[in-house]
Amino acid sequence: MGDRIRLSSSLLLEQRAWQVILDREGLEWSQPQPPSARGEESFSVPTSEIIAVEETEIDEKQSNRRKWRKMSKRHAFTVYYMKRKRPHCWRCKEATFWCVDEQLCNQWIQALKELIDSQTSRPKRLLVYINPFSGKKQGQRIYEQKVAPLFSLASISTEVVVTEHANHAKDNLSEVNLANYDGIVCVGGDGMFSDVMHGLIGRTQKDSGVDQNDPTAPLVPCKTRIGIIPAGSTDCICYATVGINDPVTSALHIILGDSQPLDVSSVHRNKTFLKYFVSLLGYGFYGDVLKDSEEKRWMGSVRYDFAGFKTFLSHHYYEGTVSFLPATHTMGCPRDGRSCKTKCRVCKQSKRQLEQLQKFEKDRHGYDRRNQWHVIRGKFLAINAANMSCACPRSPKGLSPSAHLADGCADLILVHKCSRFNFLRYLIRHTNEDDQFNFTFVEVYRIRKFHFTSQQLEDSDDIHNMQKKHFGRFCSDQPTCCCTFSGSTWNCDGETLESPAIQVEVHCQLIKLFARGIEPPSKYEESPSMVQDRSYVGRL
Ligand SMILES: CCCCCCCCCCCCC/C=C/[C@@H](O)[C@H](COP(=O)(O)O)NC(=O)CCCCC
Ligand SMILES: Nc1ncnc2c1ncn2[C@@H]1O[C@H](COP(=O)(O)OP(=O)(O)O)[C@@H](O)[C@H]1O
Ligand SMILES: [Ca+2]
Repeated sequence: MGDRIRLSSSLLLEQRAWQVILDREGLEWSQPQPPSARGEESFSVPTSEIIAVEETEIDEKQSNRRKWRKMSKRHAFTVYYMKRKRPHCWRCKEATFWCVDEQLCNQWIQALKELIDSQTSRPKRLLVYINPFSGKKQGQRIYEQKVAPLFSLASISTEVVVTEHANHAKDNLSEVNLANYDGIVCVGGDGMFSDVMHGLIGRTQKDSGVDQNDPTAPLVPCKTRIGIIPAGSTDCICYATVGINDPVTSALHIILGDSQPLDVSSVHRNKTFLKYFVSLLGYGFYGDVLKDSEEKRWMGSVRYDFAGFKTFLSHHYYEGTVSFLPATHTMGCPRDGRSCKTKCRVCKQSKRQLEQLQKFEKDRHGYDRRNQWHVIRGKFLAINAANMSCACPRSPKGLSPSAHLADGCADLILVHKCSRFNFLRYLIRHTNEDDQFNFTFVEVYRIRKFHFTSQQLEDSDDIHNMQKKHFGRFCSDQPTCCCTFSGSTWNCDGETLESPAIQVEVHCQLIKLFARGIEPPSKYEESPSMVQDRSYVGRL
């Protein structure tokens, strides 16, 4: 459709005549002479929200309707578009327009197809990984019944891999030709996302000759976007980047070609790469809950409630040293109440500022060397590093409600040893609106890097160093050696990670998701009388 072309026709929709207009901005239809009792009715769908157009077959029942009786032949086309049903929850709606002129009908279909094709950020070919054992084991059914029909409607071709074991997606991604796909979709929970993300980041670094074991190596951002169809137990990554864990909504974000950059943090132990995470890295409470819940997988998502209760009663605390590099490049802070929203300005400015500071100092470590490390020794019930809010159905605001998706920072939350009662008060604040950082035993910092060493390792290092000095090499020389520490486990995006010492660094906007972050409430503020049929009002 050329820039000049603008279609404007009188077409029938639900047996009423409408003036329908199509231009680069989108599609609108309004009543030429609005019935006074109803008030003016007009509807508008922006181009970016049109999903598909199809020629519509007219069945006998429809053709016998009174309005059509006089006409010799009828033609129709159906436009599919995204509609906001309630906050963050999207649905695919359709409107079928009728006309008598076949040529006019074809002209409309052609123009709409061209308009949809002009949306270059939309994927055409997707590689889909389904974990059949995620959550309530409904991944395959959810994909086949709710997602695949939408992909097919949007003319997206797919290659589907149903995983057969843990790390299947990760291993597979190390050999597939990524150039064949416009995106990767994972159907499952946070653990499944983690598998896909490790496969994609690992592959990108390998192709670029970057050694992931080198904690100082600058990582290469991944070009391929990842889509998440939530079918897991917590679905935190989906919830915190879309605002809801709903498979249809996520499928529509993928179809419409949304793009949300995301920070990824790397976890190393000395010169050994351990894992990446995008949501929570938690030691103490959340690590122990995860470890205990893994033995209860058969229970489904209720395993987290049982393990949570048990871990709460055990009230273990862990001694160690946390050191961190505060983030100085961002204007945000963990308690400013400025939560991350679609097209977040804090994220944009933070990325720009970080790049400038790193350029000024020649490399990112030069910039980091200018800043002062903070050291805190203590007894902790929980050490949580939140790369994003970590909102999920259990905790709708998340563990750090003002954390940002793409600002190059994580929020480091230190929960010091306190009474069971106080810890319960703290946990309850994960589920309500109250400030969860307003406790004397909780500290929170916005950081770029942090290190943790458990007390046991520090003690044993002292002994080993002494022994080494006198007797030679010991196993503490091996970065992955854990000996028999009675420390906690790390909960790393829902995957367990055992390491008594780690070094963490946030990598600003390393990956991209088919998402757009949390849409502000204004998107849904429509008068209730018009909500039932109106998709998007504003241009009329
Ligand atoms: C008495 C009130 C207790 C309130 C507890 C509130 C729990 C808030 C949970 C927030 C967790 C957010 C971090 C996300 C972790 C997920 O990655 C992980 C794995 O998810 P999945 O692969 O989909 O299974 N989930 C957990 O670790 C569950 C933690 C639940 C703790 C009770
Ligand atoms: N076919 C499979 N069999 C067993 N484990 C698998 C399979 N496919 C993926 N996994 C692993 O299952 C783990 C949990 O998956 P996830 O989708 O997060 O489910 P849940 O949300 O229920 O924890 C992930 O670590 C993933 O690697
Ligand atoms: Ca962040």
